[in-house]
Amino acid sequence: MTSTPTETWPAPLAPAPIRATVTVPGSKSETNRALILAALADGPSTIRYGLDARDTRLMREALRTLGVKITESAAEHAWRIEPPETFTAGGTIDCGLAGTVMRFVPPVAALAAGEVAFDADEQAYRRPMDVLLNALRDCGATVPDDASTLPFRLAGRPDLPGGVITIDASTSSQFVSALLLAGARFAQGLDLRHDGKDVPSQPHIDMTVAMLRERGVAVDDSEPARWVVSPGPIAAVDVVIEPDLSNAAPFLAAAAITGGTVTVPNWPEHTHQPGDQLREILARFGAAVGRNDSGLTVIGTDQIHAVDLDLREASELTPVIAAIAALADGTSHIRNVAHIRGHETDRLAALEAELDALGAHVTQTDDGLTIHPRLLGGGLWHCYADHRMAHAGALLGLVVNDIELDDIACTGKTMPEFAELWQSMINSSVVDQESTDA
Ligand SMILES: O=C(O)C1=C[C@@H](OP(=O)(O)O)[C@@H](O)[C@H](O)C1
Ligand SMILES: C=C(OP(=O)(O)O)C(=O)O
Repeated sequence: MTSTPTETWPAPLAPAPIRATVTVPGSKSETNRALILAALADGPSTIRYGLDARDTRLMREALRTLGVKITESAAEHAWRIEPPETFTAGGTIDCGLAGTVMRFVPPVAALAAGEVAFDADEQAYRRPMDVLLNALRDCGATVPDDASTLPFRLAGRPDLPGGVITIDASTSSQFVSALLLAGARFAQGLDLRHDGKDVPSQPHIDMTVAMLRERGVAVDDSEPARWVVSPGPIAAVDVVIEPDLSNAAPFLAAAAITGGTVTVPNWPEHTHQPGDQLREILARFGAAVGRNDSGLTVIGTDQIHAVDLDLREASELTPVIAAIAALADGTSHIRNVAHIRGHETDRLAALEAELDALGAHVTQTDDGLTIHPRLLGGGLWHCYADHRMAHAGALLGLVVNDIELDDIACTGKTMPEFAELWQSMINSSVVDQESTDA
């Protein structure tokens, strides 16, 4: 179940400051939550402009394996989701490398009358799962004693008790989201407590709570590190998915590092996506950032400033942020992201290795990176099957000669059209430059 890297991809240089408008596809996090909630809902739901990428395809396949009917209309950009009476046991779910599939689907499978198997890309076998599997045992599912990572099997029951559960979610907020998403369907609901170091990615938990409330579920999150979900129905809804703001990062950063201008249309005024923090982060690097009815626009300046950033809430931005920092006017620090050692790859190790190989001097700290910029040169940029490592390599390739990526296809995890969008962004900058010169 592991994808094979394709031939290397020469990252295109920016022939001029990047000037483009780039429409990014739907949010992975919102799409996969909407799919899970539709599968658990009290009737048929519609999801519009959902992300069509590997992670969300795996989610749709997983739900189909559990008996959910999903009808896709590409022309209308709409998926209709019809939940089954009872979830189907007996199947095998492929999680790929998708955190949202490996964490959000098991609590749904725990409501099936029988056993469900979970497998994944081999690279996913090292992603943390133990916290969730223990929690599901505590909720009343049968999970073999030796199961602590992928692959595993669990046996559920439609009347899964749920109740008071304590977890340590410091290695991933997805454990909290996973349990909350299904909690209303547990017989006793869910009283989830976190006991441990801080939970990362709070905006993703806020997104989960907001999406539950939009569907009529009562969630009390008034106490720190505790979430109480009342048992009851999850209303079927018709929703439109926001653009993926984290996937906008490399495009907006392209403006910041080339002194250009990039606009991403449909940037929501209010959102729970952590990618919204790009507004503040890119401003800290020295870019001018503004949102209006046309979208979010970033205008680069002549100099990238060094930064000292706590990325705990938006840790999925780390690879692109680290790449920008490697071009800054001094030493930068990225803090509070120790848990990204358990993301698609060990992102701290990967960033240290790849940025060092281009000539930067990067050191890992306990919880982040220290990045000393140096004159960068070309070379082979390893992506480690990680879409965001690929975004970081492509970004540096705009301003550093001869960078090649070993696996551009891994961007298909959340944005199959990445290479095409990247090239059109560059092409539109050339056209713009020619019309300015004429
Ligand atoms: O719930 C979600 O949709 C996500 C939560 C975060 O996970 P972690 O808390 O493990 O960082 C984030 O990094 C991931 O890309 C998506
Ligand atoms: C951590 C990420 O993904 P996943 O949903 O697989 O955890 C990510 O997209 O940066």
